Amino acid sequence: MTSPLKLGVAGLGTVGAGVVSLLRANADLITARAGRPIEVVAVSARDRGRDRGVSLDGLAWHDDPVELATAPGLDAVVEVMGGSEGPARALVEASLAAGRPVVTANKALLATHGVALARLVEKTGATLAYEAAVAGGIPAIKALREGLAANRITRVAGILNGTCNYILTEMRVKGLPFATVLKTAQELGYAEADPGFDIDGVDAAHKLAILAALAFGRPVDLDALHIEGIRHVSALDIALAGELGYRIKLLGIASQEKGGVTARVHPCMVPEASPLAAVEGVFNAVLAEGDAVGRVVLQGRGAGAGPTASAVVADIIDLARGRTAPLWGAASETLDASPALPMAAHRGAYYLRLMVLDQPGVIADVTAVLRDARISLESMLQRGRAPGEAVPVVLVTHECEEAQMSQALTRLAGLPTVVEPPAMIRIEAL
Ligand SMILES: NC(=O)c1ccc[n+]([C@@H]2O[C@H](COP(=O)([O-])OP(=O)(O)OC[C@H]3O[C@@H](n4cnc5c(N)ncnc54)[C@H](O)[C@@H]3O)[C@@H](O)[C@H]2O)c1
Ligand SMILES: N[C@@H](CCO)C(=O)O
Ligand code: NA
Repeated sequence: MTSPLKLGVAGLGTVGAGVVSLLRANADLITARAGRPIEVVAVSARDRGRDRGVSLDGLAWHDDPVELATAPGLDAVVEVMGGSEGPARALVEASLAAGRPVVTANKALLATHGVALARLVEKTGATLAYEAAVAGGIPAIKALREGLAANRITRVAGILNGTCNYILTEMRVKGLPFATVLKTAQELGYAEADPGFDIDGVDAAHKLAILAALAFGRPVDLDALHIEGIRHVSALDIALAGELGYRIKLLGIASQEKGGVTARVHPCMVPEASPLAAVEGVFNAVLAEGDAVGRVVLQGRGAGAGPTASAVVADIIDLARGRTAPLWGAASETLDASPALPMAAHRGAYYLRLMVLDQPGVIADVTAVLRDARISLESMLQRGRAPGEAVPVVLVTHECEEAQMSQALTRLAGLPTVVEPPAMIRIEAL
C-alpha cells in the first residue's frame, strides 16, 4: 500500500468537523480515488473540550494552529479557521513558505491576499487549493479554471452567498422576519463568524473577486468591486417584485466590457423564468459564459458542513494524486492588470419604490425628476389609497446609466412628498 497522506486540520467548527467526519465516512472510496489513504493526524482549534460530534482520539492537539505549518510528520495542512488575517493567514503563509501544501475554505484570505499568495506559491512550489472557498459544494473553481480553460469568458455571475439566499427565500415563502431567518442560518452553520460579512455582501464579494480573477485572467482585486448587501431589502419589495414577475436575489456579476471589466455584488430582480430565480434556500448558482461553450450554469448547496467538506476533501484527493493548477489559472506575470470599470458606468434597468404622500401632483414631481435625469419609464404601479398618508409607488425604468440613476435618487429623496429614502433594486435579465 502507498504511504498515507498525513493531514493537520486547523479549525474544527462547521467545516473542520465536517471534513474529519467525511474523510472517515467515505474512507474506502476516498482511498481508492486518492490512490492512498488520507489520515488526519493533528488538529488545532480554540476549545479542546468542545463536543463536535467527531472523536479526536489519537490525534495530536496543537493550541497554536501555526505550529501545523512545520510540525513534523505532516504532508499537508487544511486551514478551516477563517479570517483574512490572524492565525489563518499566518498558518497559510508559513506552510506555503515551508513548501507544505494547504487546502483552505477561506475566501476572505484569497480575495484579500491572493496576489501575494500566488507569488509565494510560485516561489516555493507548494500548492494552495481553495475549491470550498467559492459556492461551497459546487465545483466552481475547477469548472472555471480547468473545465472552461479553453474559453474567453465574457461573464461570470451567480448566487454566491447561501445565508442571503436562505434569508430572501424564507422571507418570501414563509413571510418570516429578516432577523429570525438570519438566526436560523447561523444555527445551521451557514453564516460567517461575523454574519455582517454575509448580509452586507462582503462574503459574496470575496467569492466574486476570486471568480472574476479566474474568469478574466486578472490579479484578484477586491477593491475594484461595488458591494451592497441585503439589509435594506424589505418584505414589501419582495412582495412587489413577485407582483411584477421578479424574484429578488443577491447576485455577484462580473463581465468583460469594451473598456475593461465590471464586478458588482448587490440585490437584483431577476425574471421568474431565469434559471437563477429557481435557486432557493441555501443553494448557490454559478453561471459562466464562454466564447466556445456558451452558457454554463452550475448549482448546488453553497454552505453547511457536508457541501463544504465535499469541496475540501476533493482538493485533498487532488493533492494526494499530485494534481495541481496555478493558483489563478496562469502564472502571475501573464495576468492582465488593466484597470476595472467603475459602477457609475453600469447600464441597466431599475426598480424604484417610493413612499409618497397620497396627494395630487406627487407623480408629476416624481416623473419630472426622471425626465430631468433623462430616464425613461417602462411601467408604474400605485397601490392603495390613503389621502394625506404615505403609499408605495413603484417605477420600473428602461435601461439607463447608473450615474443618471444616482442623480435621480438624490433628487427624489429630497422631494417633500417622498417620506422615506427611495428603495432601488437593479433589474438583471440573466
Ligand atoms: N460554514 C460554511 O458553510 C462555510 C462554507 C464555505 C467556506 N467556509 C469557510 O470555512 C472557514 C471556517 O468556517 P466555519 O463555518 O467552519 O467556522 P466556525 O466558526 O464554525 O469554525 C471555526 C473553527 O476555527 C477555530 N478557530 C477560529 N479562530 C481560531 C484561532 N484564532 N485559533 C485557533 N482556532 C481558531 C475555531 O475554534 C473553530 O473550531 C471560514 O473561512 C469560512 O469562510 C465556511
Ligand atoms: N457564509 C457563507 C458560507 C459559504 O461560503 C454563505 O452563507 O454562503
Ligand atoms: Na466550490
